[in-house]
Amino acid sequence: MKKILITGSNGLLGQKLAELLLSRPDVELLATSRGENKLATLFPALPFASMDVSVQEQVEQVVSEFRPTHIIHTAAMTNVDQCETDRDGALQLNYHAVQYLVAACEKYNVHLIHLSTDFIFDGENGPYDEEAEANPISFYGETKRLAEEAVKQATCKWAILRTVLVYGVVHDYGRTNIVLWVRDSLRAGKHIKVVNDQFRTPTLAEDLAMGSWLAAQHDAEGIYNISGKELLTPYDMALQVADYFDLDKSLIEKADATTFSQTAKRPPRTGFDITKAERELGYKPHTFAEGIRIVAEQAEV
Ligand SMILES: NC(=O)C1=CN([C@@H]2O[C@H](COP(=O)(O)OP(=O)(O)OC[C@H]3O[C@@H](n4cnc5c(N)ncnc54)[C@H](OP(=O)(O)O)[C@@H]3O)[C@@H](O)[C@H]2O)C=CC1
Ligand SMILES: Cc1cn([C@H]2C[C@H](O)[C@@H](COP(=O)(O)OP(=O)(O)O[C@H]3O[C@@H](C)C(=O)[C@@H](O)[C@H]3O)O2)c(=O)[nH]c1=O
Repeated sequence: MKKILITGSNGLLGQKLAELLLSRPDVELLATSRGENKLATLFPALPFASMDVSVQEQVEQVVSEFRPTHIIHTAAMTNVDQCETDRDGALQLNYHAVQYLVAACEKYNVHLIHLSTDFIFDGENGPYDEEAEANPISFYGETKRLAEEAVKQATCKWAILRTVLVYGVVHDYGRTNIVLWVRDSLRAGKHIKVVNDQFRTPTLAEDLAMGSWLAAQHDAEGIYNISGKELLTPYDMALQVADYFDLDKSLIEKADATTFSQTAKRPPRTGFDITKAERELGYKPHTFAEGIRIVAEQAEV
C-alpha cells in the first residue's frame, strides 16, 4: 500500500492526479492544497487537508499526521510573468516551500516526487535529455532551478519529474489552456497572434499524472523527463486545434519574439527527449492530436 500526499490538488496536475489515484485500491490518498478543496463536489470521497506549502508549520503538521510513503509535489507559482514581478512570492512558493517539504521528507522518511520544468533551460539547443545543464532565463526558471538543487541534496529518496507546456481541462479554475484558448478565440471570430519560434513538447495533464503515478509506483529515483513526444510550435498546435474543430485558420497570425512579447523571456527551443521514462517507467504519452480530442470531449461535457 502506498500512502500518497499530493500538494496543489486544486491545480491542473493536482486535479488529474486526484482523479487517477482516488480509485486505486493500492493507494491511500491525501489531497492537499492552499485553502478550500475545489474538488469537494466533483469527488466527495476525496480525502483532503488544507496545507499551505509555504508555511513550514503546516507542512510539518500535515506530513507528521498523515505519514505518507510518497509526496507528489505539484504546488507552485506557475504564472511565469507573475514570478518576474512578484519575486519574493515566487521564491517563497517555488523554492523555500520545497526546502520545507525536503525537511519533512527527511524527518519522516518520505519519498519526494518533485515537479519541475523545461524553463530551467535557456532554450538555445533543445530538445533536452535528463543530463542537460540548467541555465534559466526567467525568474520562474531560476526558482525552479533552486528547487531542484534543494531536492538533489535531500537525504530522503527523491525523483524530479520535468515537464513542458501542460494542457488540460480543470474544474473551477480560472486558467485556460492553449487548446481551449485557441478554440474559443477562433469560435468567437477573434484574430490571434501565435508564436512559431518557440519549440515545445506539449504535455496532456492526464499523461503527466500517469507519469507521476508511474514514478511513485516504481519508487523511481533521479531525474525523468515526463512530457509529450512531439516537438511542436504553438503555431503548429493552433493549426491542429483549428483543423480538429473545423475553424477558420486565417484568423491565426504567425508571431515571433519580435512581434509577441511577454513580461518574462521564454526559452525558444525546449522540448524533452522522453526515452528514459519510456524505457524505465513504461511511460507512454498521447499524441497532441489525441490530446486535443480528449480535451474537446471533456470541455463539451
Ligand atoms: N502548467 C505547465 O505548463 C507546467 C507546469 N510545470 C510544473 O508542474 C507543476 C504543476 O503545474 P500546474 O498543475 O500547471 O500548476 P497550477 O498552477 O495549475 O496548480 C498549482 C496549484 O498549487 C496551488 N498552490 C498555490 N500556492 C500554494 C500554496 N502556498 N500551498 C499549497 N498549494 C498552493 C494552487 O492553488 P490555488 O488554486 O489556491 O491557486 C494551484 O491549485 C508545477 O510545479 C509547475 O511548475 C512544469 C512545466 C509546465
Ligand atoms: C497568450 C499567448 C500564448 N502564446 C503561446 C506562448 C506559449 O508558448 C504558449 C502558452 O502561453 P503561456 O504564456 O501560457 O505559456 P508559458 O507561460 O510560456 O507556459 C509555461 O508555463 C510554465 C508553468 C512552464 O513550466 C513552462 O513549461 C511553460 O508551459 O502559447 C501565443 O503564441 N500567443 C498568445 O497570445
